[in-house]
Amino acid sequence: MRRTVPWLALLAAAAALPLVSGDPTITYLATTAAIYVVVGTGLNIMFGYTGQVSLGQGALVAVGAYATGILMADHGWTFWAAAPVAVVVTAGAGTLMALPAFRLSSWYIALVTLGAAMAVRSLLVEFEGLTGGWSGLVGIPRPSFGSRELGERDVLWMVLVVNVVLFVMVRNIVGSRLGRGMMAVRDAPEMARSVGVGPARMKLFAFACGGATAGMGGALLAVHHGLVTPDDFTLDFSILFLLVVIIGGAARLAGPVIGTLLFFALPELLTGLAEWRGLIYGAALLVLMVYAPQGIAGGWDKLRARRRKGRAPAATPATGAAEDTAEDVAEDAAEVGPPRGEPLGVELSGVRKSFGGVHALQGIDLTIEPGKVHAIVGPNGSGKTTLLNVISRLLRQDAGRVLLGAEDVSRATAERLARRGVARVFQTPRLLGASSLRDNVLLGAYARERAGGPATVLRLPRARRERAELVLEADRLLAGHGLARRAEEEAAALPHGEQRLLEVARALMARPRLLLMDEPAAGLTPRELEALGRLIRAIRDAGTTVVLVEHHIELVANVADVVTVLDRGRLVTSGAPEEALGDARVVELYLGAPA
Ligand SMILES: Nc1ncnc2c1ncn2[C@@H]1O[C@H](COP(=O)(O)OP(=O)(O)OP(=O)(O)O)[C@@H](O)[C@H]1O
Repeated sequence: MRRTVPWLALLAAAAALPLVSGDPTITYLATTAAIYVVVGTGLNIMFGYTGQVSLGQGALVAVGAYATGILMADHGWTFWAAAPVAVVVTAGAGTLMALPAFRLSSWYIALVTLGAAMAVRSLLVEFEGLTGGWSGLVGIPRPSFGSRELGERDVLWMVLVVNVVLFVMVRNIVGSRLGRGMMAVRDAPEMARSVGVGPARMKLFAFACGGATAGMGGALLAVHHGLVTPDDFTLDFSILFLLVVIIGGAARLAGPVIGTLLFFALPELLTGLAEWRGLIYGAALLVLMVYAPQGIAGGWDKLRARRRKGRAPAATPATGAAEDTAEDVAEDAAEVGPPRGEPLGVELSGVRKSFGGVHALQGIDLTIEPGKVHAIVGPNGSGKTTLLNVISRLLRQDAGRVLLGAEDVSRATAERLARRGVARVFQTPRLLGASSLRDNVLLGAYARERAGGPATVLRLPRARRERAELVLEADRLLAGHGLARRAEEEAAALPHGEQRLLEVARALMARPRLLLMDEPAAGLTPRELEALGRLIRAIRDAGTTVVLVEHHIELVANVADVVTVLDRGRLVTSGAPEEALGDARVVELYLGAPA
């Protein structure tokens, strides 16, 4: 909130200017700008937070504007009845646009949405009977209360109220489980699935939000202008919103406000510079992308973070931090709370997986007992990560069966497994780089958070209570890893070793019944390694099954109850650590054939 106060003050000042000036041109421009902020805010959810590029936002605004215009001008509906219908219709159109997003990467989606924008404009011209063709729809009345029609300033007030409501809702969304889920889809889709986020549902939700807000913007634009024509919705108009979000700061709440003020309102006011506008904005965009790719709000946040760091007392020496970690980890891990249920075992039979001609798994039969630390070792490329991916359902096996507890999960999704209590630590940390450490840990609780969509969006007491409890738990976990003081810092700023610990904290936040760890020891200092060993044992003692893929044999020998050795996709041996690691075939694998 502290971050958004200055921007809210700026917005209030911008809103107050037309309200005190009394100049109708300024009121008109301010209303248009405030409507653009509504549309930009929706696009920020889609693009900024969920990573779905849309060049078709202007077309969705057109759908909202025409729906409102047709219902009001041709059918005599009131604005209060027409606008909600326009919002629903446009949210539906936005959702349709999302369908290709399930299969395509973001830049292809940009092309699809661009195509949609062109198609909508043609349809507006073609369906002349409904839309008025090139002449458009005229005579759209202003909204009225009873017999009193709203004036220009009233419409501005109305748009500002819509903005404030939207701002609060979006703030609630992005600070919640939903927001973290969106950012996970944007930054690391596999990790998102492993914590229980369904990328397809999340993209659909984002497109529906973007559609609904564009529909609202369209409805407001229709009554603000009093007429709509195809020329209002050119491709430039669609691109404008993307630029507004990028320039203002994608994934920053204030981004669309700043972007609109700079990209739309300022040049409208400085009419003397009209001829130079293209040049000035092209150059500004280039400079911004080079020096502040996170946009103005993002650049400002970075600057403040740097200044705060400069002012902060000298950081505790690394050894001090490590001591915190080593001392606290085991104890705090126990404090995290018990797993969500009984520990889960896994049974694999005849599991095969190939990538083209590479046979990564060649018929694996393996039982992982519940409540044990089961290590999987083997040379590079022996299929360890593939095995973890098959167990966690990030990969589907070509043949064979996977049982989780008593349940056959051979066809289940990773999201479903996360809901059953399976958590995952990746070989290279997959984090929300631009989010705080605390938010990264909170993401781990995604599959066990209970507050539903409405409670979250409106931040009802139930959602607030749940959040407060989870924040306490996340902070305890961060403290357990010696990261408490950095809870609010960006995850991307952490050194590699601490990023790994952060991933472990995120996985523990799920209170997993089965924890899959892929080389958690890589890149850790000896002290961190010691702490990790203690932590793994504490996790097992708390009642979680741990599957540990690891090259660090000393760690494996220290913590594992069972060791399985793989080589070239086949199981070499499986048993107690001293037995398995002492097996002549395993010694040969690691040390080479005896001379
Ligand atoms: N997505 C993929 N596409 C093509 N080949 C793959 C893919 N994933 C894994 N492989 C191949 O499958 C084999 C097993 O890889 P995997 O990552 O499971 O081994 P690993 O034992 O985890 O290795 P490391 O210890 O180096 O992480 C390797 O030959 C690898 O190149």
